[in-house]
Amino acid sequence: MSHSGVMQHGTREGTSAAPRARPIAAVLAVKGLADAKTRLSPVVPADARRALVLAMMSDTISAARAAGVDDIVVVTPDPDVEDTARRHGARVVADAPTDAADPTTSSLNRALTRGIDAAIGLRDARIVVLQADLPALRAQHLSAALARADGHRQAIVTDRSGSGTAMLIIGDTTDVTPRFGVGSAQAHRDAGAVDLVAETDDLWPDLRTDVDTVDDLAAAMTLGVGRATAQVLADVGLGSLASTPTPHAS
Ligand SMILES: Nc1nc2c(ncn2[C@@H]2O[C@H](COP(=O)(O)OP(=O)(O)OP(=O)(O)O)[C@@H](O)[C@H]2O)c(=O)[nH]1
Ligand SMILES: C=C(OP(=O)(O)O)C(=O)O
Repeated sequence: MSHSGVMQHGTREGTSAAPRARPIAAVLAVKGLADAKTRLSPVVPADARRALVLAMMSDTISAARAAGVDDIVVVTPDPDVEDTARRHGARVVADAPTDAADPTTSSLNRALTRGIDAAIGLRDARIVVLQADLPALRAQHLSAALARADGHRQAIVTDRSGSGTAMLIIGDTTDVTPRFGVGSAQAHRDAGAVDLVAETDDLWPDLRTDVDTVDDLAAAMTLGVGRATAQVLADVGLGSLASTPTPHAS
């Protein structure tokens, strides 16, 4: 981490791409920017929220790349998200048309299912469904989580509240159903996913800090966010949301 608290993904933090037996594909979903991150509206104005969503996705993708993820699929209905994702070398899949909607499945899970279907095209890949708003994600921690999930049919990393899911790692692609939404950690455990946080009490806070609320944003800034996110926050004068960033041990 630099003295400014901005992480140098894949540089000083190192690229942690250990050789793996199976390729890994990451799937991220980002909804239309006009409706994004409304819970941040008390501190981030609308235009900056759009830029922040793009920046957090960029930092998440950069960390995933530096962790050695082989293929990245972004599912979105939004042309600006699509442009940014493509610039980062991701493949882009459109959300399901609304007239094809299955009313029993949320639009997020429908979008993720389309991304997972696209990712399965990579031969024998494991799949990690990543929240797209993990701006403090560190490559070596993601790599370690993927290694720890190896051999499990499904595994999850819960979010910092413990009730949501920051990432779902699918090892056995005969069951690829995503169960994101309120209470998703329990839904994933009920479906047989191993909870990696429950197995390890010191599990990597950056993996768990998806940013939905102002509190989450402050927590991510304290951990140290990636370059793109730091730039947007600096542009809107939000550096003071967090206390002095504290580098944590790798
Ligand atoms: N592609 C796609 N992504 C979605 C959809 N719904 C939610 N997401 C993404 O899933 C994540 C969680 O979504 P939400 O909590 O509903 O929305 P948010 O933008 O994070 O925040 P709020 O507006 O504050 O609720 C975000 O990364 C969203 O962009 C969807 O229908 N399609
Ligand atoms: C969708 C989820 O999270 P959030 O809406 O909080 O981003 C989840 O944790 O399953």
